[in-house]
Amino acid sequence: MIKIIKNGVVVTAADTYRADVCIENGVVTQIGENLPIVGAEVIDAKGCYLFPGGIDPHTHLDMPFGGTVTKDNFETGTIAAAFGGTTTIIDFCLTTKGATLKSAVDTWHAKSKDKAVIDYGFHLQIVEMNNEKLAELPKMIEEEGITSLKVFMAYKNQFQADDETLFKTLIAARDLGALVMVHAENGDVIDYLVKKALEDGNTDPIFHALTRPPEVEAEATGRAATLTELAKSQLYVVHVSCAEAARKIAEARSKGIDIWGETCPQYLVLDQSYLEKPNFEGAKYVWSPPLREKWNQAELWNALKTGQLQTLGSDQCSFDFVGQKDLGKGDFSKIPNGGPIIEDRVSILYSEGVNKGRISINQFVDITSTKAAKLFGLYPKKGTIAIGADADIVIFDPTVERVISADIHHMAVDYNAFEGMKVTGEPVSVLSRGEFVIRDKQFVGKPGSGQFLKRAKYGSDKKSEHESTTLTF
Ligand SMILES: NC(=O)NCCC(=O)O
Ligand SMILES: [Zn+2]
Ligand SMILES: [Zn+2]
Repeated sequence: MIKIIKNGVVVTAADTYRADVCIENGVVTQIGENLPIVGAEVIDAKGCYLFPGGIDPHTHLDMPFGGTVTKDNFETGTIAAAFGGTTTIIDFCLTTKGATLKSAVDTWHAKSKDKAVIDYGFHLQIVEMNNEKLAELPKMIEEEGITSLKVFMAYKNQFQADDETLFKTLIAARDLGALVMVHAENGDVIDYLVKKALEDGNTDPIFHALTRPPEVEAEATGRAATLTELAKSQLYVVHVSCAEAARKIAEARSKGIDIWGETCPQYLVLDQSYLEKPNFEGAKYVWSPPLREKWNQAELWNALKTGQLQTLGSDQCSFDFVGQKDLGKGDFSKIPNGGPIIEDRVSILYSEGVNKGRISINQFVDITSTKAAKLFGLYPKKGTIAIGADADIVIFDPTVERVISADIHHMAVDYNAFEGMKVTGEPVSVLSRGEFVIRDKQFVGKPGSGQFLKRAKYGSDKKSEHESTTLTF
């Protein structure tokens, strides 16, 4: 059945214009004024924007971590994402030393099979880079379509990889066309500071932040950038939390290093004081890197505005307050790190960013969708509204006011880190490849309808842009 969305305002990373959008067989086939509606299902988007579906490049669904497993899985997590205007996620596939990369990928396929309601891809964690892993990598990238590799520089004795592994990964990625992602914090220094704090009897959640100061993030960010320069490779720094780290990225970019930075809603609107909430409530705000002093927020917003940071991930990694976060009562280092954000990522950026004049509406689309599509090999199928693109479309009412609350959210956890925050602007309906997942704020999707996305190699968006604009002679 042909669908035509009428009366909406199409917004892409480049343009804002009034047009009808016609969808056939899951893709956009026409965009224009007064498209003929004969035989089509007409969807009225009066008063609404049409955004390309959000792309969340950073989620952890059904992930074992910190002695427990994240509460949201590929079903609850993707339903919540869809309510929030996200139509694609890229989740982190964890690997272990000694086991094949393929076995890890198979595990993540099993977790997501028949569950996701929106499309999804995987990034592949690298914990060691030896001959076996090197031999397997081309297959992962070329056949499995997993074109981004993740290295943790922190979480000592758990996920942390050493610099040799990072460097070898950067070289392999350069040669194979993958993008290396880093969690940039100095895990060795953090390990020392954590042990020292606990020895001194400092066990409350606030010490999570105090034992991971901005310097350890900035140092690791700078180190990763330097190794990227040496390897002539490409790097994406996840969850940039503070001014010092953002400045390291800006500095590296000014030197011509191929480096990109992602921040997350929590770093833009919450601050370190939340970790001091009484009755162990501070545990709800334990992320790594931690929330920072409030002044950092203005610098992060400015970095988004000026393009020094380019994307917004949710870093969805949800744990119940009761029964999971409380594993760290009496020892902050045992609080599972992470929070529930997948649902509110897009609305928070719109409300705090566009409505407050910090970024333009086109920058908002770029940051929540287009740039991630380009960096992670999904563009132009995803990340824009254009003829031939997947009809992943969010019908967004910019006037609706909503108060974020665990009472009404769709994530599986028992709290919301943004509880009580007022946002203006909300997705009303969301289509994934032309089918409604959310219709008039009701879930109408189907678990299993989300497709696994084999992604193109790093840089393929630049090639296609180049090819289409080059005069051959
Ligand atoms: N960020 C966080 O605290 N939890 C998720 C795992 C990670 O991204 O480091
Ligand atoms: Zn991380
Ligand atoms: Zn993460």
